[in-house]
Amino acid sequence: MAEPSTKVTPPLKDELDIVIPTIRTLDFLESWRPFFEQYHLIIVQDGDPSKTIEVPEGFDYELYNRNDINRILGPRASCISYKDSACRSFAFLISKKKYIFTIDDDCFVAKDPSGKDINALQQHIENLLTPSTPFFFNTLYDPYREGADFVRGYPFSLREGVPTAVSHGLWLNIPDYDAPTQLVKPRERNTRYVDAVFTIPKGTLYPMCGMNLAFNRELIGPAMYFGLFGEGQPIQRYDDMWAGWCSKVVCDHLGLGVKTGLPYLWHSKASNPFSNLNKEYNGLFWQEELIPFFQSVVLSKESTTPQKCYIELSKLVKNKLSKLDPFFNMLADAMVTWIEVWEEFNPSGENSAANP
Ligand SMILES: O=c1ccn([C@@H]2O[C@H](COP(=O)(O)OP(=O)(O)O[C@H]3O[C@@H](CO)[C@H](O)[C@H]3O)[C@@H](O)[C@H]2O)c(=O)[nH]1
Ligand SMILES: [Mn+2]
Repeated sequence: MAEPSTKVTPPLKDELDIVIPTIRTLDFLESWRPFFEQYHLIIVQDGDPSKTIEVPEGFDYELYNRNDINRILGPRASCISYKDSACRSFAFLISKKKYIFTIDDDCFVAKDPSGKDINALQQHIENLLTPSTPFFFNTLYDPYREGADFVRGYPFSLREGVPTAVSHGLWLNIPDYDAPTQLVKPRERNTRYVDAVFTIPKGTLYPMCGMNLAFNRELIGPAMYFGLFGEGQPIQRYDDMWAGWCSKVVCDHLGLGVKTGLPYLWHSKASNPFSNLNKEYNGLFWQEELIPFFQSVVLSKESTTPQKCYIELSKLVKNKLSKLDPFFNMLADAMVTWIEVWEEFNPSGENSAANP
């Protein structure tokens, strides 16, 4: 008789896809094997499609290169970035699962202060399955964690919280700094492990990093488009930032929560600060215009789904940001194309926020 499996079925095993954009190698997966090998991976191979990317044995995966994206999306593949981590949007689009965890290929398992390996995926799942508190700040941080609760003075009418749409994890070792900061502080390493999970308050934007990120596709998937920031664009490496600003405005409008803090992972590779400066250059001063724009956005009450919010947002981008640079005109169009393909691959009749 077969030995009973000693493996414990991880939570959401059949409801979550792990998305990895890569233009390098997938050797990092060995570090995650105990935590990932029971989940389905969607790997988006960026760069030269004729290159063969080796996937370590034992993982259940789909792998798509640029030829696949072009074949599957046809002319609308134009909305998927080339030569930027934003290519991961393709996996968000075609996944059939309720949850996504996306991780970069230079991220490894970190250890907590006790020396124990951190199961980042498990912590993201906990973050997503427990409510958020965007309307009133709890000073003891996440009240739903073991050993914490709402503090005195916290309104009972708000203690039920709201559904969590996004879980934003952090990084030990190489922090996600922009190029100027990387250049000024080339040897700085993040060694500080803060044992906390926060809800980002309603009305507050944040710099979302795509390195260690999870979200509920049904609640916010349509607004998690990483935009068009790859080769040939006047701005790169703002893909995750763009998705973070758009999705936070939509979450605030729909009454959904965004959490940041635990889990940590170990970020090992600092990308080249000089090429990053070149890629980020326009973003460094455009963001001084973009952030006030997103802070001023008020979506209409008719926008009751993330798709409708995103279309309304794309019109505001076209009307208000095109004067900053014609790039935003094209980005607004790409946002519309994204929703078109999203609707095609995720008809609103099934598993969508339109039908919670
Ligand atoms: O053209 C490309 C470049 C990169 N990738 C893959 O994307 C991720 C992140 O790349 P990298 O580790 O080089 O970038 P970082 O500066 O460390 O990461 C921050 O910048 C964001 C990229 O815009 C990233 O999300 C942030 O964490 C890796 O998996 C690369 O293989 C790519 O697919 N195509
Ligand atoms: Mn990296």
